Amino acid sequence: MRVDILSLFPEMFEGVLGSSILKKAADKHLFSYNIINFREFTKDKHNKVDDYPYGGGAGMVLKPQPIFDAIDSIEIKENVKPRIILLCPQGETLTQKKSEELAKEEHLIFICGHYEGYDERIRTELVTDEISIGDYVLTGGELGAMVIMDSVIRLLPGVLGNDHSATEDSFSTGLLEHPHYTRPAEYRGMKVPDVLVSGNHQHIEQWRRKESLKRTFLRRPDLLENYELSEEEKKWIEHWKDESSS
Ligand SMILES: C[S@@+](CC[C@H](N)C(=O)[O-])C[C@H]1O[C@@H](n2cnc3c(N)ncnc32)[C@H](O)[C@@H]1O
Repeated sequence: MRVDILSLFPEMFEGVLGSSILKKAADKHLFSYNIINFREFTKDKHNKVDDYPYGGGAGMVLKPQPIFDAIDSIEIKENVKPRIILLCPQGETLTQKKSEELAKEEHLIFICGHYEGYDERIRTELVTDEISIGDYVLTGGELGAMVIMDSVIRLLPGVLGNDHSATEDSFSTGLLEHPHYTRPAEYRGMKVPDVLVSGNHQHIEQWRRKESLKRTFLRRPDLLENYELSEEEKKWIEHWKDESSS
């Protein structure tokens, strides 16, 4: 996968892309990235990327020209149609499903906004996706681009290695993941559930499935609306409902 990022603050990406799994993935050429400071595409002597909003009002608006020209400068492989993603609190909220969809693409381009927002023509003419990372307002799109990149790149083949399967993570299965424990088997009087040290893999699997469902029922019941429950799972849920109402 190739990723281009349009940002006025390229240095913000150094820590995230230069550390841990994303750095290893880039070093192994599992993806490549290029950060474009779209201020370099301004045409006036003050290198202005923003201007006052027509009609008046507070805040400055990002001008279309530097962003359109920066996008035009990106080399695009034949037969590849990049996804051009505008970071925007008004966009669709990022989900694991969206990250899985983007992980199948060959080329992603992120546009990171600042100030009051963008000239509307950027939104209507240039982008294929508008994504928000949650119902709150940030000062700029960089953190959002990093969040999306992290969630997408960890899904690329070879990035997480064999000892971790992203398909078992929360949301990928439609549920939250079950609890985890590691050594020691007892810590400050708190014991690891017996089943996990029993060596019985069938029982462990069933315990994990049940805990995953219970955790989802208690913390994120909204996820169960789109989840097909087996008859056994329906009974468990009824039992937890009775438990919580008594
Ligand atoms: C201060 S915000 C502009 C908010 C805009 N005036 C509005 O009310 O929708 C500046 C930039 O930060 C980024 N941003 C802010 N909140 C975001 C969010 N929740 N998700 C993704 N990007 C966000 C966007 O790139 C946005 O253009």
